[in-house]
Amino acid sequence: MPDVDVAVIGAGAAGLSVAAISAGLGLKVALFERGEMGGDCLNTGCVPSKALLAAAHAAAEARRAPRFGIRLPEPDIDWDGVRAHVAGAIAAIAPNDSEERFRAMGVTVVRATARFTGPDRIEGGGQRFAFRRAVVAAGSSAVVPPVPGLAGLPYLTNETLFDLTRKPGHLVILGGGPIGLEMAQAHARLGCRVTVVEAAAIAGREDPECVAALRPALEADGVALVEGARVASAEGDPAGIALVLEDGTRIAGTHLLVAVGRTPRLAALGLEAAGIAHSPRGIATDLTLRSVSNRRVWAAGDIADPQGLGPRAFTHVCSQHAGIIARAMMFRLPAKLSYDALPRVTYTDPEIAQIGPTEAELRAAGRADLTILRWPLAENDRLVAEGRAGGLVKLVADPKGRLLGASVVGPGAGNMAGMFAVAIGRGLPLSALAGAVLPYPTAQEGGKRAASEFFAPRLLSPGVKRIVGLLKRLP
Ligand SMILES: Cc1cc2nc3c(=O)[nH]c(=O)nc-3n(C[C@H](O)[C@H](O)[C@H](O)COP(=O)(O)OP(=O)(O)OC[C@H]3O[C@@H](n4cnc5c(N)ncnc54)[C@H](O)[C@@H]3O)c2cc1C
Ligand SMILES: NC(=O)c1ccc[n+]([C@@H]2O[C@H](COP(=O)([O-])OP(=O)(O)OC[C@H]3O[C@@H](n4cnc5c(N)ncnc54)[C@H](O)[C@@H]3O)[C@@H](O)[C@H]2O)c1
Repeated sequence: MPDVDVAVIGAGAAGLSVAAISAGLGLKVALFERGEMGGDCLNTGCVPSKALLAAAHAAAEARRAPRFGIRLPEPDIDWDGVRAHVAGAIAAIAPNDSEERFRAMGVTVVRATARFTGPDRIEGGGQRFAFRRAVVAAGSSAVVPPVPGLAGLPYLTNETLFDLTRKPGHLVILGGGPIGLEMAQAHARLGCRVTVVEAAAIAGREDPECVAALRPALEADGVALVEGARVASAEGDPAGIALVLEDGTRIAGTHLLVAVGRTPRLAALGLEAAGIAHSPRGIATDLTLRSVSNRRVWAAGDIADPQGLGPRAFTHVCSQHAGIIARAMMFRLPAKLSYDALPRVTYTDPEIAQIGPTEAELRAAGRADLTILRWPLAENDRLVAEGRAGGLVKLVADPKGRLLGASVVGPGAGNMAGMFAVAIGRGLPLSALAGAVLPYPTAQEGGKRAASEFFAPRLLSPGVKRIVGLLKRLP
C-alpha cells in the first residue's frame, strides 16, 4: 500500500505546480526540496533578473528623458538600493511558493535531498515513502564549460550573481544567450563596464532580423560584444579574472559570469535505483512526460527531455508540463505535449519575442511554401508618441493564411506574444488577427498590420478593382 499518491522532487515552478494541482484534487502528496522553496525562477532566475532589469531600464529612461524635453542629471546608482529592490521582489512573491502555503494545502513538505531507493520508493531527510506516482522536477543548473583554468577561479553563475554586495567594475560574460544578454544590458545600464564573449553569434536561436535590431541597442548601452570567440583559457588577473582567446586576445574584468546554457540536475536522484532512463539532456519521457522506462514516474520542467522535442527551460513551460501531467497522470485523459505555439521573450530593450518556430526553423524542417509578412514598428503610433518607435513584427504563414510563427523585436514586444500564441495554438487564420478590433494606440496594432499584409495583394488585385468598379455603378 503506497504511503503517498504523488511524490514530487523539487519545489521550483514545475514541482510546485504539480504539487498544488495534485493536492487540490485531494491526492496525498509529499514534496521534497533541498534548497529554497520556489527554485530557480523565484530565487536565482526570472524574478531577480527581471527585477534587476527593471532598475536598469529605469536608469536608461532617465538618461533618455531629454527626448521629452525633460533634462535629468546622470542617474546616481545606489547598488544597495538596487539590491533592496531585487530582494523585495523576491520577498513579495515568496509567500506563493512557501512551505507554509503548501502545508496548508495538505502537502507533506520535506526540506531535504530526495533520492529513489527503488522503482516505487523514495527517501529524503530520513523519511521514506512508497509512492503510487512520482514526478521528478529537480530543474537544471548552469553549464560550466571545460575551459582550462576556469574551474579554479571565482566565476559567477546565476546562483551567485545576485548576491554581489558591490557593483561589478567590469563584468565579463561568457555566453550571449538570454541570460548573458539580459544581464549584460542590466549591468551596463546600472553603470558597469560589460563585455559579452560569445562563441557563435549573440541570441543565436532568435530570428536574425530581430537580432539585427538588438545588437546596436546593446552596443549603444556600452556593451562590448565579442562574437565568434574561441576561449582558450581562463586565468586570474590583477583586475580579477581574465579570458584568453585562441587568437591571443586577453579580456580581463573584475567579474566573470558564466552563462553558456543549462544542465539537468540528475546527480543524487538515485535514478538507477528506480530504473529511470536519462541522458545528459535530462529524463527521457514520452509526450505525456512519462518516463519511458518507469511508468510510475513523470518528469516536469527543465529536467524533462520529451521524445522528439528536447528540454526547454522556461517557467511557463513548467506550468504547461504540470497541465499535461494533470491530464495524463491524474485524469488519465489523452494528452500530448507540443511546442508549436510556445512563446519565449528575451527581456532586453528592445525585447525579442518568438512565438512558435522561427522562419529558419521552419525552412530547416522542409517548409518551402512560406509567406513572410513584415510590419515595421517605426510606424506604430503608440511607440512614436512615446519616442521609442522602432522594431519589427515578422509573421510566417502557410499558403492558406494560417499563422505558423511570429518574431517580434521592439519595446515591450513580449506584450504581443499572448495574441500570437493564441492564434497559433488555436490554428486561427490570419484573418482573425487582421480583422480584430484592437485598441488604439497600442503596439499590438503592429501585429494586426503585419497580418493584414497577407490580404493586401489580394485586395488590391486587378480582379478586385474590376469588381469594385462594377459595383460602384449599382444604385
Ligand atoms: C537567470 C535566469 C533567468 C531566467 N528568466 C526566465 C524568464 O524570464 N522567463 C522564463 O520563462 N524562464 C526564465 N528562466 C528559466 C526558469 O527559471 C526555469 O525554466 C525554471 O525556473 C525551471 O523550473 P524547474 O521547476 O524545472 O526547476 P528549478 O526551479 O530549478 O527547481 C528545481 C528544484 O529542485 C530542487 N532539487 C533538485 N534536486 C533535488 C533533490 N534530489 N531533492 C530535493 N530537491 C531537489 C532544487 O533545489 C530546486 O529548488 C530563467 C533562468 C535563469 C537561470
Ligand atoms: N527571458 C527568458 O525567458 C529567459 C532568460 C534567461 C534564461 N532563460 C532560459 O535559460 C536558458 C539558459 O540560458 P543561457 O543564456 O545560459 O543559455 P543558452 O543556451 O540559451 O545560450 C548560451 C550561449 O552561450 C554560447 N556558448 C556556449 N558555449 C560557449 C563557450 N564555451 N564560449 C562562449 N560562448 C558559448 C552559445 O553559443 C549560446 O549563444 C535559456 O535557454 C532559456 O531557456 C530564459
